[in-house]
Amino acid sequence: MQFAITTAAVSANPHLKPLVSFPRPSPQHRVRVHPPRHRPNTRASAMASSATQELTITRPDDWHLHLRDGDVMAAVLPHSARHFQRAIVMPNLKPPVTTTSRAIAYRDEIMKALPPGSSFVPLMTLYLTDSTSPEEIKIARKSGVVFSVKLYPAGATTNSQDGVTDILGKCLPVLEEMVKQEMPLLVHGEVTDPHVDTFDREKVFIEKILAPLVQKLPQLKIVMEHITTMDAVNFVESCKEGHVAATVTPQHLLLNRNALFQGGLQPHNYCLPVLKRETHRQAIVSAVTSGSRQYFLGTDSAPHDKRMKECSCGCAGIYSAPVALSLYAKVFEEVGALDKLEAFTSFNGPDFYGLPRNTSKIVLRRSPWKVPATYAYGSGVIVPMSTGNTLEWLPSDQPEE
Ligand SMILES: NC(=O)N[C@@H](CC(=O)O)C(=O)O
Ligand SMILES: [Zn+2]
Ligand SMILES: [Zn+2]
Repeated sequence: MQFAITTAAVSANPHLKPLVSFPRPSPQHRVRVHPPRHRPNTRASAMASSATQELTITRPDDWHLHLRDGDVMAAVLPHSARHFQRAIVMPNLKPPVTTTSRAIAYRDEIMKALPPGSSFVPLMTLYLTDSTSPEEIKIARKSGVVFSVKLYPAGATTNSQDGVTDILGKCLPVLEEMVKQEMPLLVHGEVTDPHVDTFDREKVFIEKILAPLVQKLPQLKIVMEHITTMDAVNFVESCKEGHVAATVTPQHLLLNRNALFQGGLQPHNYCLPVLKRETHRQAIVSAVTSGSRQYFLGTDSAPHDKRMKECSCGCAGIYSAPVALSLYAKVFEEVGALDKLEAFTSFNGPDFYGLPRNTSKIVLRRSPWKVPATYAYGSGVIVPMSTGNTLEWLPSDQPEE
């Protein structure tokens, strides 16, 4: 990763259409680009934020993405394809992507919806059910387009009603085949027992399901998706690197559960697993910015129509694709760990999946931009994370070799 203080004009990203323009800071400032960790308000970092800077990193991948289908996909796909080279595409469509042939058909739809010239590669995922067969795992591996299998405990989250009711009781033969095929299991790690407090569901899942699963099949590669607790951090770190890893979303790094209730109910901060208390957020930030290879970028960007978020029984999911890279950079900068950003965004994921790292680069410029209030699609609009806020880091939309 390289940092450069540039005197070049900062170009606005035409696709993001910032609504306001900002004065360009003087290039004369010599700044420290690595402020000391955990001291974000030092004079050095204050100076750093007043100077134009560029951050060049290997092009990132998104290891947890919801693209949906139809009109929504057409609208959101360009936002991911602009910044990310590859993405693990989640299979919780209606109906879910339970077979390789459905995954291939869905992949074809995605490829058709890509902007001309885009080199974005969707990595497909199978939706695990109680009746998925080991044979299906062999077919998936042979296809060359399926890279993982997703465990949704039935009823845990959006479109999970066809998910698994008893992973250890019903899916062992499939999981054993996944070990043979080196196919990772991606986990929405929450129990669904209505008697378990919503805020404890990840912790209880780890104790009741994940720990026994790892003990039973230590060779199975597992990604705990969108971790939200210090319990998950402790669990991941108690497991072997290369066998158990976790994705982390921008919202779980930046927000605690107060954000759900600030000044009134905030449906656009509602996702699953639900935001947790501040101590958990801090544990996740420390883990991710420590340089550990067990964590990588997974936005869990999950678009829902504004009307489905702002209603009496709102959907879970935060749409972060257009803002995610700016937000991750903000988190790493705030703890003085920008030098660890690239491994999180671009190395740890492909290394875990056994895929090559990307070779092209992306540039993040310190160039404040205003997040649009909404993004339009076919018949409605989607409200993005950080709607209307000004973000500091602007990613370039073209790969640079
Ligand atoms: N994270 C969410 O709150 N929602 C996701 C599903 C998921 O990833 O659990 C969605 O598909 O909307
Ligand atoms: Zn989930
Ligand atoms: Zn998700």
